[in-house]
Amino acid sequence: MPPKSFQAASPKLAVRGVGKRYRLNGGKTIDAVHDVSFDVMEGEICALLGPSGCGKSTVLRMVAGLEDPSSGAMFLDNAQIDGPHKSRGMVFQRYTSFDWMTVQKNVEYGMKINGVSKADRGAQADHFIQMIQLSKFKNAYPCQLSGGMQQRVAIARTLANGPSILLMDEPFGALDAETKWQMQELMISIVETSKVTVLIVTHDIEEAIFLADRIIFMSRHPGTVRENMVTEFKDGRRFSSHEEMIEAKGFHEIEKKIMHMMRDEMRNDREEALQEC
Ligand SMILES: Nc1ncnc2c1ncn2[C@@H]1O[C@H](COP(=O)(O)OP(=O)(O)OP(=O)(O)O)[C@@H](O)[C@H]1O
Repeated sequence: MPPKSFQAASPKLAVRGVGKRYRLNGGKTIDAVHDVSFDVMEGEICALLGPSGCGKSTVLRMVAGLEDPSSGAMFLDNAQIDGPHKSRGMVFQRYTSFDWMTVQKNVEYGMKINGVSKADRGAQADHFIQMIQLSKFKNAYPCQLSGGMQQRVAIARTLANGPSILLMDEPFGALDAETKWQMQELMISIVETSKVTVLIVTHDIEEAIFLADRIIFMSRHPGTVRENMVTEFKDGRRFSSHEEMIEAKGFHEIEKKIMHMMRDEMRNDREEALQEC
């Protein structure tokens, strides 16, 4: 958990009144998100959670600078976000490593492009490969690794570029349940070691509660912030295992609260669909 002194400071990421309107074929428009505002503090893990189509990925893509907001603005370290930049590292659901490069070369790649010397990038890569617990596989190619291991390489590659914030779009969505737990637990240890700030998109309630210090729950049509929740039941710590979280006082209450909000959103959706019929 980030130290309390950081929490009072200005936010690492500030999202202010952001909206996104897409233009569809035939001139129609769709408001994907509307008036989204939230802060992420330095060292925090913040989860964007909500039903399918509420605009989580749209918000993340705008923070990444891959899309421009139609209204509002976003600031990282007080500087307005305007297009992609290496200060914002992105990890996607599908594995994005280069198949023709070893794990080591994959992790070194961004540093090489940025002109880091061979010796320095070797040492840095070793550090990050150790962090993702793949030292034994540093000379392997991605196709020789499991899905979870490939995703770990993607995380190391991104962190090796020294981002100010790590953006993750359902990074564990394609993994089986057991690997997903392992990855989430490893993610906690990576954040504790690297101190990186994280904004992660998920629709998995348990994942959001396990990983996040702050959960931004979004509602649909158009997507907006329904609730900004600090996971207070964690009492200033992060859990190292799911079992530890499930046994913690307050876990079931927050889980139930979020489940109700999810059901509520789904009900609203069904009612809207019926009205349209
Ligand atoms: N490029 C686009 N053009 C038109 N509409 C889009 C585009 N991208 C997203 N949308 C629409 O914006 C809304 C939000 O989409 P988005 O993918 O951000 O939601 P999400 O919450 O991440 O969904 P999921 O959990 O299913 O991935 C949806 O209605 C979607 O159809």
